[in-house]
Amino acid sequence: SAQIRIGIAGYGNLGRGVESAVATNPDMTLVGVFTRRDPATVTPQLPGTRVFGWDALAGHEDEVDVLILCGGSKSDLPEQGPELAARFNTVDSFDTHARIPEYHAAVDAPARAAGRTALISTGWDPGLFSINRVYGEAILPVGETYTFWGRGVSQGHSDAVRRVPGVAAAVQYTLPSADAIAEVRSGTRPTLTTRQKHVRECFVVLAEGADADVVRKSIVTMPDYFDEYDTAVHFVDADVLARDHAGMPHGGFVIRSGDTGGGNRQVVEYSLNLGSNPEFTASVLTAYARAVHRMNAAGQIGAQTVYDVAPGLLSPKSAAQLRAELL
Ligand SMILES: NC(=O)C1=CN([C@@H]2O[C@H](COP(=O)(O)OP(=O)(O)OC[C@H]3O[C@@H](n4cnc5c(N)ncnc54)[C@H](OP(=O)(O)O)[C@@H]3O)[C@@H](O)[C@H]2O)C=CC1
Ligand SMILES: N[C@@H](C[C@H]1CC(C(=O)O)=NO1)C(=O)O
Repeated sequence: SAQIRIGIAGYGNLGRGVESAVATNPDMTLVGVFTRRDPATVTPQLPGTRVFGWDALAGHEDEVDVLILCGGSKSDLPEQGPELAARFNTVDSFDTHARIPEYHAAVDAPARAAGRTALISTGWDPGLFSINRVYGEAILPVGETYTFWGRGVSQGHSDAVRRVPGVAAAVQYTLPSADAIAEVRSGTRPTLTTRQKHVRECFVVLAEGADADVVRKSIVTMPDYFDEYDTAVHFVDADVLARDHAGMPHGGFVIRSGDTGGGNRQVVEYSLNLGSNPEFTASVLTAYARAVHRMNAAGQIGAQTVYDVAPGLLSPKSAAQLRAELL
């Protein structure tokens, strides 16, 4: 069957990850990257990748089967998601958890009106971790669910810090509490507050003339990102950030600890160990682009979440092949 034609909207860590992920999927082809910057200043990582300006999106509606939105959740996607869902089938990784219901509604109306399919908030959290939380709670209704991340680089939090006035560059690490993890693993099913589970650590390069105290306060009080955590902010020079904080490893796990009807303790765990958070997330987005292409052809339009996607739709294998693998 014809290849799935992919577009990339926004060319940062995630956009570069999708560029390489599409190349590893033989049923897909990359139409190009669309950036808000001057395309002449943006060098693609793969030879042959075409780079267009944002305005070129208009006119590509019939060239792109699925547009993968790689903008930042803090301030790009709230604007780009609804705008682009009116014109393309889209996939995004919107991860400002507290605002997902509002974002779903904002994307659903334009997508539905245009007969398009918009899969929001996929990746790993939200995304694969969300799916495993639902599996755990549905299968073990009597129990507790715990999610831990890191130690690693949160791209959403790093993007959010980069948007703070006075910040020239930044990286945010998430560190899980070893004590909290030990308690959960001991099976005591503790009640833990957000603050008890993780701390956050930022490395920030100040912009010329910026006030460090003002920047630090903007970060640590930021709603939906930092205000519920203990957060450390370290100011470093640009060369130190580039030397010591260029990697983007991450990972974590979801645990469901519960009791079945006969009183037996059951523990379900799903974990990730990521050498590159953006490349992994991009691989998830790309697999979901295959599902969105199929869902739209089947008339499943409007905003969708990972809970609405049958797992088989992610696979390049036919339903018959998948059935054969079940045996
Ligand atoms: N659900 C999940 O599990 C996950 C979700 N995410 C989400 O992905 C989002 C994007 O992450 P990430 O790709 O790391 O963000 P980046 O900061 O790398 O990119 C965000 C946007 O910034 C612009 N940009 C990138 N590089 C530059 C540059 N050098 N100069 C100017 N502008 C630039 C790009 O837009 P343009 O090309 O138009 O200029 C890009 O789309 C995060 O905000 C997070 O919310 C990430 C990981 C996991
Ligand atoms: N959305 C996260 C993916 C995971 C990582 C995370 C965190 O460290 O707070 N929360 O969810 C990201 O942008 O990296």
